[in-house]
Parts: sequence; C-alpha cells; structure tokens
Amino acid sequence: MDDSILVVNCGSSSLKLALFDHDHQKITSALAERLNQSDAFARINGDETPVHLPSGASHSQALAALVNAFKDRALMTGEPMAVGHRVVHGGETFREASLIDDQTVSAIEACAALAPLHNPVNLAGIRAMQALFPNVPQVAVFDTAYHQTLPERAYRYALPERCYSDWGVRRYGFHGTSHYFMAQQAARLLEKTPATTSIISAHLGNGCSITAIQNGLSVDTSMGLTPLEGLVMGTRSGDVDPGLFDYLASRGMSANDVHEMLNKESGLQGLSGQTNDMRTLCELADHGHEPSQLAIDVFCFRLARYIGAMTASLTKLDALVFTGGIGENSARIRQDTARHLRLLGIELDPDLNQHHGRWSDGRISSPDSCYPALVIPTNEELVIAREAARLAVAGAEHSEG
Ligand SMILES: Nc1ncnc2c1ncn2[C@@H]1O[C@H](COP(=O)(O)OP(=O)(O)O)[C@@H](O)[C@H]1O
Ligand SMILES: CC(=O)OP(=O)(O)O
Ligand SMILES: [Mg+2]
Repeated sequence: MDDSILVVNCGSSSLKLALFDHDHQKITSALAERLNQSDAFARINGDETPVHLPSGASHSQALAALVNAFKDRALMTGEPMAVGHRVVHGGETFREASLIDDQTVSAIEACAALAPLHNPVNLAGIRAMQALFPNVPQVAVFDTAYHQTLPERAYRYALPERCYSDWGVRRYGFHGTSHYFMAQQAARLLEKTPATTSIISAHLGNGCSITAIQNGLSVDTSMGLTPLEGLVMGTRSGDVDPGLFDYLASRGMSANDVHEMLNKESGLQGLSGQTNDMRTLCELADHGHEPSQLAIDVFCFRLARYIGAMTASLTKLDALVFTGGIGENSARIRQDTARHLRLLGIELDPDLNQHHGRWSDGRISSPDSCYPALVIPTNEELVIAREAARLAVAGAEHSEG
C-alpha cells in the first residue's frame, strides 16, 4: 500500500479519475468518455497517448485500464490508502460521507430510482474498485449531503403530505460538494470564517445548480427531488410547467419519452438544436446563429431569476460566486447574467470579469457593486479525497481500538 488516494467520479457515459498524494496534492487525473459505445476513449490528462480501451468498454473496464495505466507510467506505486467515490443521491440517509460496506451499498441502491442517470453508474464504479482493491477502504461522498441543512419550507413541495412521508418526495439538492467548497473558499478570500459567511453559489457545468448558503450552511438550492429541476443545463431542461407532462401524454409521448427528452435533448442542446457545449454556442452566436443566442439568453435569464430568488433565503449576502466550467471560464455568461441584476445592485467590472485570473482574489465586481461577485475554481475531487482519507484513517483507528 502507498499513501495515495484515488477519487472516482462516474457519470452516465464518462468517468473521471484523480490520484492525490498524502498531502492532498493532485498527482494526476484521467478521463474516459463515450463508455458503452463503440468509440469508447480514455486518456491520462496531459498525456498525448490514449489509454487503450476495448470497443464498447464499460465503466469497470475503463477503471481497470486507467488504474493499470497509472501503474505502468509509475504514477502509482502500490495500492492507495483509500478510494473516494462521488455518489450523486444519498436521499435522507446520508448527512455526510460514509465508509462503504454492504449497508451503504444497499442504501445507495435504494436511492437509485431518484437518480437513474447517476446512482447506478456510481455503484458500478464502487463495485469495480472493490474488485480491484478488495482490502482498501472505499468512501462514498454524496452530492446531497451538504443540503441536509435545508429548512423544511425550502425542501417541501406543495404536494399532499403522503408524497413526502410515503415516497420521500422532497427537494434534496445536488452538487453539494462543490457548493460546500465554495463556502470554504469564499470565506478564505473574504478573510472571514465559513460560519460567518453567506453566499449565493452558482455551479455552472454540464449540470447547473445554485445554492443559498447562510453562515456556511445550505439553506436553499435549485435542484430538487432529482438533478433535473432549476437552471437551464447542457441537455437538461431545468424548470418546466408540471402541466407539460399531461399535455405531452395527450400528444402520444410516454413517461419514458418525456424523461429522455427533458434529461437528454433539452437545455442548451434543445434550444440551440446544435450543441450542449457553451463554448461552441458562444462561437455560433458570434457568427449570427440565432437559436444559439437564444439558448444563451434563456440560460442567463433563468440564472439571474434564480439569483434574485435565492436572496429570499438569506439575511445577508457576502458574495455572489461563479464556478464550474461555464462559471469559471465564460466572462460573457457572467456579464449577460449580471445585466439582469441591476436592481439588486450587482455590477461587474468589465476588465476584472475578463481577466480575473490575473488577480488572485477572484473578484470581478466593480467597487460600486452593492455585493461582491467572485469567480472561484471548484475542486470536488479534492473535497472527496480529503473525506476519503479522513474516514479511512478514522476507520483504521476504530478497528485498532
Ligand atoms: N471558455 C469557456 N467559455 C464558455 N464555456 C466554457 C468555457 N470553458 C468551458 N466551458 C463550458 O463548461 C461546460 C462544462 O463544464 P464542466 O464543469 O467542465 O462540466 P462537468 O459538469 O462535466 O464537470 C461546457 O458547457 C463547456 O463548454
Ligand atoms: C448532479 C449533477 O447534475 O451532476 P453533473 O453536473 O455531474 O451531471
Ligand atoms: Mg460537474
């Protein structure tokens, strides 16, 4: 055994693997895409030569190939001290990360109906790593855990009580690891403690969600029972009128058709008819492609509406924070969103917004802005690595004691 920590993030058709040393510094990372398809592909980041995968490779085949590649390229010398897994849905069972045993696996299975795109592949990753490293502690870190502090008025839907008590229908919230990290990092940048820092955190990646954080705790969030609610996303619709389901059924669509459409054919992809990739959309819009511009407009307007809505959950606001691939990299999306927020007094400095990387504190708001706006790179893998190491050490001490 060496003292490295492996972090596994299995998505529906991709997986990300990261390797950290005992000081929680990233040693290397890798990505596999188009899994279960004939052109499955894997590479170690920064390395030109792809890692060979069989055609149609599954998550477990890709994990085995990448772990072998880490070993072959001497990036990993022995077994890791812990493996941390991102698990998207932990229901009400998990308020924090958990060492994985049979009970944990059953509880994750029980939540799979609520996150059909995510939990089954998360479990596939867990099983694959258990097979590769049967003696290494495995830890599940849940997207939902950080949101377990939501007050009831924020997590209950206005539905008959039995929906909640019999079937667990409530807002759970996701991307909790990233929003938690934003709360920690924003406090550091603002020279405060997390327990006294209140922010609105906008995580804008392929999946997008926004969270109100009051004194370090999640008090409201845009994703709900599943990761479909809320903001416009790459291929997910976010909020729609619940009356839509009935209407589409009357047009001949089955529940499964509607599920597929809302999750995989909507959002930026659906509006633009071209792509779910924001960078490409911005280029298309620059070349006069109107549906791409519309997709950007709907994305930014929905986001601004949610920023306004989140202020109802806070008694103070120390900063508006942008993160995720879009939030960190797109000055245009941040600017277009801020344009809708003049009434709130949020104003970006065009130069800082364009070049925030040059200033270490991530601030992009103008000095006159009523509230600071920050760009903070997320690092879900680091949080998962820390949690995995902490629980592995605690577990070892427990069994020794
Ligand atoms: N410079 C950029 N401008 C606009 N969008 C960008 C830029 N860089 C990355 N993105 C977008 O970020 C999104 C991916 O976000 P990311 O957080 O990496 O995804 P994931 O949720 O899969 O981790 C894509 O839509 C991509 O186009
Ligand atoms: C929960 C969720 O939406 O995750 P991702 O952004 O990885 O799809
Ligand atoms: Mg993501």
